[in-house]
Amino acid sequence: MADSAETQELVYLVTGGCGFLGEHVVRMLLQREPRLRELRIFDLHLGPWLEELKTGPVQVTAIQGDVTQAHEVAAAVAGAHVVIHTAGLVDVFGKTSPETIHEVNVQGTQNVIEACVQTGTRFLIYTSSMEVVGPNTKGQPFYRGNENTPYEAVHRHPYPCSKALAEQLVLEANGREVLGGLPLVTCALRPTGIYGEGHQIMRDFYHQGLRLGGRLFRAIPASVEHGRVYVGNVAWMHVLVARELEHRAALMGGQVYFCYDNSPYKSYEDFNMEFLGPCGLLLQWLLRPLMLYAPLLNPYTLAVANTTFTVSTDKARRHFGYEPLFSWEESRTRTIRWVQTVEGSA
Ligand SMILES: NC(=O)C1=CN([C@@H]2O[C@H](COP(=O)(O)OP(=O)(O)OC[C@H]3O[C@@H](n4cnc5c(N)ncnc54)[C@H](O)[C@@H]3O)[C@@H](O)[C@H]2O)C=CC1
Ligand SMILES: CC(C)CCC[C@@H](C)[C@H]1CC[C@H]2[C@@H]3[C@H](O)CC4=CC(=O)CC[C@]4(C)[C@H]3CC[C@]12C
Repeated sequence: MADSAETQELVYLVTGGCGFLGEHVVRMLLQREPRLRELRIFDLHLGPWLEELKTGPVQVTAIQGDVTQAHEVAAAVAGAHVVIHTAGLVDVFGKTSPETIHEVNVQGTQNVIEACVQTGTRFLIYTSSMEVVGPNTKGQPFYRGNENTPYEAVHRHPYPCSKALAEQLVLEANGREVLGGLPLVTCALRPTGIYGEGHQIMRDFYHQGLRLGGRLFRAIPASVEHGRVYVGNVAWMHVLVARELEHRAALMGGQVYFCYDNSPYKSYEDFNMEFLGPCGLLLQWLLRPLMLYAPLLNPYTLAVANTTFTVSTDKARRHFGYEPLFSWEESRTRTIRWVQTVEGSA
């Protein structure tokens, strides 16, 4: 793959390339992967912003498709050197049926794996989630844990169940023979809660704060720490893994990596206030604040929100030289600037 390192020879496919994370991965690849010849972006819903990318030196191919349709996936994968599979249904609010979540997240991932095997694509990077580990149904804290920290991973909600099953499929596929006889090399990245430009829940909190006259109300104990990671650093980790997977196949193949950076350990709401505060919102106490957040709350989201889950690891640095591309200050500034551009800003 990398013999003629200076030439533009590689074809990458990003599934879910029009989502929150996917768009950042796409833009990061165009900026930071000089060997790219063609970038295929596969998504159920294509964004209009793709048009502006089509005028650059890399061939950008937008493919409207569904990961649950094996033939559509195989057609998109054929001829790609690397697949970055970020597509998924991120629904923890009960809007989608458990069957659909399973079909997209698990069967969709199986379709991607089979497409790699059938068409001869050797490198597959899967966007997993911290949710495959926890928080678990017992609400046990995971405090600054790493990839080897023992933890009882017990899931019941369709989203973490589907992410855990899909991750397992991806890791088990490592080493399978692909068309042409070479082995498939896979790995899984597990972001904690991602934030940054394009983050829908942050946008919703901001709008709610504006509607409430510039106030948000604390609903979760400030002592509960949430792992958060900036979207630009998550995208950068994907790009680095894709670049290093061939040369470090024996070390990285079949491995999982938490996505981390230097974002501070804080409670969910105090962390959000790092961005919403400078945009004019105040966080206040209220006697019964949960009423205000009813659409976001169910037994699962309440349990996640009320359980400490933070990571502290250097596995990605040791295995493939990852260092966050964006400092905390830069991640914060970029996110604040984005919130300020959100419609309805004060
Ligand atoms: N947002 C977060 O905090 C975290 C997200 N993740 C994972 O990162 C990945 C990306 O998540 P986000 O960008 O936040 O979500 P998102 O919803 O913004 O992006 C997902 C993309 O997948 C596409 N998609 C959904 N169903 C599809 C289908 N059947 N066929 C083709 N494309 C389909 C959507 O159209 C969307 O563009 C997901 O796999 C998610 O599980 C992991 C950890 C944290
Ligand atoms: C003030 C309210 C009561 C706060 C409710 C917040 C919750 C909706 C969110 C708190 C933690 C979030 C989850 C966490 O960031 C980990 C996640 C990882 C993923 O892979 C998908 C999203 C999520 C489950 C995320 C969802 C929203 C929260 C539960």
